Amino acid sequence: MSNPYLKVMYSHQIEDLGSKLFHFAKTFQWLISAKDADLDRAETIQKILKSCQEFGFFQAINHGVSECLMNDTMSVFKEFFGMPAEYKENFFSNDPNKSCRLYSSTLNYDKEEVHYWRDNFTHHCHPLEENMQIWPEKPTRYREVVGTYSAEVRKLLLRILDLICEGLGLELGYFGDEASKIQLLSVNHHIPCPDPSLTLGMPEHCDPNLISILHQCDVYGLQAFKDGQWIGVEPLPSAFVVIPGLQLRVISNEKLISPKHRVVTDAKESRTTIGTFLIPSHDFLIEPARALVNENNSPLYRTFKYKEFFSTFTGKIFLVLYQRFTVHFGYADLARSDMEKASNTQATQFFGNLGSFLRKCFFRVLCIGPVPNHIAFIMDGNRRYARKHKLIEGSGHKIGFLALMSILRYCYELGVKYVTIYAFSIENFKRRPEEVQSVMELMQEKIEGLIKEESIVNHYGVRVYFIGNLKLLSRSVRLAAERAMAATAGNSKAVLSICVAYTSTDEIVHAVQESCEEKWDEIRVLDASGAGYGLIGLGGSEMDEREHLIDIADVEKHMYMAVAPDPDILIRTSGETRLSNFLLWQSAHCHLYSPSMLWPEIGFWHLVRAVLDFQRNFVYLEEKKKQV
Ligand SMILES: O=C(O)CCC(=O)C(=O)O
Ligand SMILES: [Fe+2]
Repeated sequence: MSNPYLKVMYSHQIEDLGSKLFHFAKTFQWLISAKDADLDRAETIQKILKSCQEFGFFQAINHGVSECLMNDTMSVFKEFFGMPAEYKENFFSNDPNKSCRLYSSTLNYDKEEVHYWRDNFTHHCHPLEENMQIWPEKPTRYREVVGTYSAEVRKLLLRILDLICEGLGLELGYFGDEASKIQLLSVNHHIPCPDPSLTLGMPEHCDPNLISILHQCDVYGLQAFKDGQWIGVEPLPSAFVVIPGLQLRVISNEKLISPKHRVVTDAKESRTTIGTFLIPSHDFLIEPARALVNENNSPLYRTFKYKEFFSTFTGKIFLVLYQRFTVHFGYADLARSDMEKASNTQATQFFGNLGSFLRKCFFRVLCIGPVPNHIAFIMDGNRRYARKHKLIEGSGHKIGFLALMSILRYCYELGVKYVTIYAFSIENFKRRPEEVQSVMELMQEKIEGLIKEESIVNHYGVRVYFIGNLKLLSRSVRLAAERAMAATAGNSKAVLSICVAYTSTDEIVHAVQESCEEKWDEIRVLDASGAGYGLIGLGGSEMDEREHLIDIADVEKHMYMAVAPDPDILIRTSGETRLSNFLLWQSAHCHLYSPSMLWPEIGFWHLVRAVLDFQRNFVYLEEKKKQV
C-alpha cells in the first residue's frame, strides 16, 4: 500500500491476521437434503444444532439450489462490479435508508475514522414484484438471474429455519411471516488489497438479522472467532455458509449463538460474496421464545421491537445487545439474578450451590424462632417496574414471575407450609383488554409450566389451589388451572394458593350464599320429613332460629380460602399500605409488612426481614388471637 492516502484511511494495524486452518471448516459441513420429508431430517436437525452450538454456524451442501444458478448469479455480480464507475455511480449513496444502493466500507462510513476494504451493493428482494423495478438493468440478465436466485435462496432459508425451529422445539412456523418478512441481498466486493496486514475487508461483527446465508466465491477471506482465535472458513463455491443472526440468539435464549466473524483481504485476487439476510419486520417483537423459558431457564433478553434494536446498530452490535436488550433484573440480591442468567457455567453453578448452602444455614438459625405457617403476598409493582426500566409492557410481569419463583423457593426452604399470592383481582379485569389478554396468556403459560415434572411445585411437593371466581377466567386458562389442581392433588408437603379472579368481598358474598343454600337444602329435607322449620307460618321462637340460620363457622367453611389457615404474615410490595380487597376476612391477626421495593425487586433479605419482624411480634399476635 504505497499510496499514503490509503495508508491513513485504511490502516487498522491488524495484529493477528488469523490462521487458515481449514480443517475446522470441514467439520461443519452438513448435508441439507433437498427433500424435507427425507429420512435424514432428524439427523440433519441434530447436526445443524450441534454445529451451530459448537462453531456458531455451518456450511450447507447438497441444499437444492442449483450450482448453475449459483455460478450464474456470481458472474452477474462480478460483471456488475466490473462495470464503468459512471454507471455504478447511479447507485452510490451513503443513506442507509435507500433501498437499493452501492456504498463503501461499512454502514458508518461518515463516522468511522478508518475505513474497511470493501464495496457493498445491497437491495431488498422480497416480494420480488415490488422490488425488482429498482434493481439495475445492466447487466441485462441481472433481474432475471438475481430474481430466480433470491426466490430459491429464500425457500432454502425458510427450510433451514423450519429445521432449526423443530430442533429447538418451537411451534411450527415460528420463524415464518413477520419474523422473516424482509429479505435483503448484500453483495460484498473486495478488490485486491496492496497490504492485507493493514486492513480488513469487514470488521468483526455478528449479523444483526434473524439468519444469513453466504455464497462465497473461491477466494478465501471469511474468518470465524472460536476459542479465542480467528479461524478461516474454507471457501466452497457450491456451498452456503449459514450464519444465525443476533435475533436468533435472542429468540433461542442463547441455545444458538450468533458467531463473531470478519473478512480479511487478499493481495492478489478480488473476492465477491453474496449474502442474503432474512430480517424481521420492523414492528416484530423479539423475545426469548416462551417454549424455551421456564423457571430453570430465565429469559436472557427483554422483549423489544426489531426496529428498536436496529436503530442502535453500530459496528459494536454485540455490546449494544448486551447493554440494552438483556433482561435487567435489578433485584436487590443481584448475585441471584446473575446466577439465574448464567446458570450453565460451572463457576456460577458452584456459586449457586454455595448461595443455596449459605441460605439453608441462615434458615436453620432463623428457625430457632417461630416459623410462619402461612405467608401471603400482594405482588405489587410489576407494571411500575417495567416503566421504571423502560421495558416493554408485559416484561414487568414476566420478571415478576421469576421473582415469585425465587420467593417460593425461599419460603419452602424455610419451612413455610402455606403460601398465598394475589395474582389477579376481579378489579383487574377492568384494565385495557390487551393488557388483560397478555396477563392471561402469561398466566396460562406459567400454569402449564407448574405441572411439568421439573417445576418448583413438584420439587417441593406443593399442592396448588386456584382461588377465586374461576368462572370469570377464559376457558383455556380455567382448564389449565383445573389441570394444575388435579395434577398436584397428590402433593402434601406444602400448599400454594393462587388468587385469580379474586376479591375478598366476592369471596365473602359467595361464602354467605353457599352457606345459605346449604341451610335451605337442610331445611327442605327437614320440611319434607315433616320435622322442619316450615317457613310458612313461622312462629316467634322459630323466627329467632332463622336469624341464627348461619354462623361464622358456616361461612368460613365455604370460603375459597378454607384450604389454608389464616396467614401469619401478609407482604405487600411497592410500599403500599392497603389490602386492596385481599384476604380481608383472614387477615385480622396477621403481621403486615410493606417494603418499598417493587415486586420484581423482592429478594431473600426482604423475606428474612419480614420473618424477623413477625418473630419479634409473635407473642403479641398470639395474645390477640386468644382474645377472640
Ligand atoms: O463476505 C464475507 O465473507 C462475509 C460477509 C458478511 O459477514 C456480511 O455481509 O455480514
Ligand atoms: Fe456477517
